[in-house]
Formats: sequence, C-alpha cells, structure tokens
Amino acid sequence: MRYISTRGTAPVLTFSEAMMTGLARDGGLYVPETVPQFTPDEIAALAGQSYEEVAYRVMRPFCGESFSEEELRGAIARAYAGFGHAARAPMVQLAPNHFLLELFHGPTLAFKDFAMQVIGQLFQIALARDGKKITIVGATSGDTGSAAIEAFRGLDNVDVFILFPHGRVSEVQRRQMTTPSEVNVHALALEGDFDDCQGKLKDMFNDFTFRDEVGLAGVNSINFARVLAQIVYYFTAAVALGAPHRKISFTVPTGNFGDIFAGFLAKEMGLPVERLVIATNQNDILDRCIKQGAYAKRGVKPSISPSMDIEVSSNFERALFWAYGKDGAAITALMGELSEAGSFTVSENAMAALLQNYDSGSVDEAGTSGVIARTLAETGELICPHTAVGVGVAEAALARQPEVPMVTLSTAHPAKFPDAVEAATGIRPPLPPRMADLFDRPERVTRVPNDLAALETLIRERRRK
Ligand SMILES: Cc1ncc(COP(=O)(O)O)c(C=O)c1O
Ligand SMILES: N[C@@H](CCOP(=O)(O)O)C(=O)O
Repeated sequence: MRYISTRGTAPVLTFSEAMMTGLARDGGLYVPETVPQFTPDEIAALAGQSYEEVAYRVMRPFCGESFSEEELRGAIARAYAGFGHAARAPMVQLAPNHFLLELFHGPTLAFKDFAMQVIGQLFQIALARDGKKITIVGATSGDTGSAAIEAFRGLDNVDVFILFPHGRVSEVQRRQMTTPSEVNVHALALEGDFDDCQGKLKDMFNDFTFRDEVGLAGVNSINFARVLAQIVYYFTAAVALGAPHRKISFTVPTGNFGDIFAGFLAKEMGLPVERLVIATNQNDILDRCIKQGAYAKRGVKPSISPSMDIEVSSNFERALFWAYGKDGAAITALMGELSEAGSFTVSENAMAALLQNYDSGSVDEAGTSGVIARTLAETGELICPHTAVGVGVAEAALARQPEVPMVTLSTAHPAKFPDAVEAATGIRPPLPPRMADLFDRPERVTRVPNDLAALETLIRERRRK
C-alpha cells in the first residue's frame, strides 16, 4: 500500500512513513494510492464482531507491511480498553429511521479519541523500532488537543505542543489541555482563531529546517492514520442497521472535514452509503460551497459549537483530490487561490462528483439551542451543540429521503459544553466522576502570538533534546 500527496509532487510513502511524516513535503495531504475494497460478504461478516475486530479488519489493508498482525491487534486492543462503553460506539434511536452514533465514550469525551488512542499506540511501536524522538505540534479548536495530550502524555520520546485559539474553546476543553502536569505537555493559547493555529502548524511543516531539526510530527487529521481509524465506526453503525443489504446515510457535524472524509472512504471501500450530509454551524463555508460551487472565506465567527469554528477545512482538499480525478496540479492551483484570494470556484465536473456523495445543511446559533432543547424534550437525550447541528441538518435531510436510515454522528459529550447545554435546557451536564476535580486542578498555559518565528523559537527552547 502506497501513499501519495494530494499535490502530486511529494515522495510516495508507506503507511508508517506517511503516519510519521504528517504533512507532505509539497504542502499536500497523504492519501492511499488505491482504496481497499470490501465485498458484500466481507461486510456482512462484520455483523456481531467486536468493535476491535472490525477495526482490525478495516484498518489492516491500509497498513501494508508497516505493522504485523500482532502489532496492529495489540495497538487496537490497548486503544479501546479504556473506553467507557463496551460497544465503544453505541447507537441510540432518536426517531423512526434516525439514529445517533455516540462517539464520546473515550477518555476525553469526543470522537477524536477513537483515532488518537490508536495512533498513540502505533506511534509508540514505530518510535521504539527506530529509537527516534519527535515533537508533535497540534492545532485544535477544542477537542483534538486534549485527545492528543491524553494519547501522548508522559512519553519520554515525544514532546507535545498544542495550539488552541485563546478564548475560543469551552472552559472544560481548555482545562483538559492546561491541567495535565506531565513535562512533555505544552498548552499554547494563540492570539487568533483555529484557522490561524492550523495555518501556523502547516507553516512549521513547510519550514523544512525547523521540521527536520525538531523531528516535527502531526496528529491532526493532516495525518492519514487519524482518518483511517475514523472509518471503522461507519462500518459498525451501517452493519448494525442492515448493511450491506440496506443503504444508510450519515450526517456529520463538520469543520476540518476529517470525520466525513472517513465516511467517504468507507463508501469507496464498498459500504453502501446513500448520502454523506455535511452539517455546519454558522461558519457555513462548506454548506455554501456544496450549494453554490464556490469556496469563499468570510471570517470565522465564534459559536456555541466552537470545535466547528473553521473556515480553512483541511481535509476538503482530500475530497477535492477525488473530485478532480486525482489531479495534483489542479489541487495545488486551488489551494494557491485560497491562500492568495481567500476563495476558489469548483469546476462543474468536480461539483458533479462532489454532489454524487455529499449533501449539506447548516444550523445557526438559535437553531442549535433549539435542537438541544427539542431533542431533550422529545427523546430524553441530552446532546452537545455540535451534535445538535448534526441532528438539525439530519432532520431536514431525512425529510427529503425518509426511507433511508440516517445516522447522525454524536461527536462530543454534552458535559464538555455545559454553558451552551444549560442555556438551552436548564440542565448543567456533570462531568464523569474521573474528571470531577477538573476545575480544582492547577492550569499551565502559555499565551503566544500568531507569529511563526516566535512559535518556532518557543518550541526549540522547550522541547527536550
Ligand atoms: C465535537 C466536534 N464535532 C465535530 C467536529 C468536526 O469534525 P471534523 O473536523 O472532522 O470535520 C469537531 C472537530 O473536529 C469536534 O471536535
Ligand atoms: N475540531 C477539531 C479541529 C482539528 O481537527 P482535526 O481532526 O484535524 O484534528 C478540534 O477539536 O481540534
């Protein structure tokens, strides 16, 4: 299995090389050259298997020779052992043909744990083999950061620096990042929004001197291994609802497009996915692009679903790569236009390709609160604001095609966003007992400017040599 860049000119790599490399050296994102195929019989055989077994069968063909069966099975087993639900990703029914896929039973209460826990294990295997030390830098709008810290805290050969937008994450999210006491963990509050954080991260990858000096590694969904581990729950959910004998649609609360792109790959592998519905909050650049064919920045507005306050949606580049027939030069040109002019127009053929797979919708702030309140009243389920955006968009999509079961991804636990949930329902969701003292723990955080040179200097000084 070989991995190629969406921009077409970076070296072709194996799975573990792509995982340890992060951003391709031409600025693109690594993708598998070919997508492994599952037959209907192979999909049917997943029914009744444990989450770990499905994860092994789905991930194995993407890994090539990078990890042995024993290594991959061991990594998966250790990754999910700490999850708070035996099914790992259970489903609850909200309405006839509408299901919620709960992805918040991991250690940091968001879907990020599903992939981050696995790649934490895979990184450790790879690092033990070659004896290297690495510096992970991550950008977060709230959830990736704590998931990365949880997966890598305390490791001798890894330093973790997390950039989050100052004042734009929930207090629970911030404390999850600022209270770990391990010396290898560094929470950095950047003056700017998430796009600034991710922009600086990509700038660091594109500064080859810095990148090679510090052994830079990335655990955002820039890293294909993150996306890979997120494919698994599309299979478990679809099979539980009757795949491969029945088509299933998914609605995905979307920001950086990693989660929904994992659903696209599940479809490419042979899973009968009818529609992948992109759900955006008031930062609706992806919804506008799907409806109007132009990707145009307007400026990020803070919302009550802060993890989706994103305009430069990194993995949309991967979706465009497929839509443009894997033409790296075309993607390079589009990404150049985006950084220079803040917008680009999608060609007619590429739009047609996107519309074969994706549908979209958005929910504004009042709508999000309304969905949280209504979902509680009608179903008894208390949901987080990101999930509420998904539920609102899914209900509209389901009304257009009621005969196809719809799965909405519930991407975070409501207790991560207690203010928004309380404002909508009057109920303040409690943190699980293991996190009950989160507000008593001392915080450690450094305010940083939105400045590449200053960030690189800080990382050079703080990382352990
Ligand atoms: C709770 C939550 N929901 C949804 C999203 C959006 O997911 P993605 O960035 O993969 O589109 C995020 C951030 O990634 C998130 O943290
Ligand atoms: N919403 C994310 C943003 C980063 O996404 P990633 O999937 O690329 O890591 C977050 O919570 O940090």
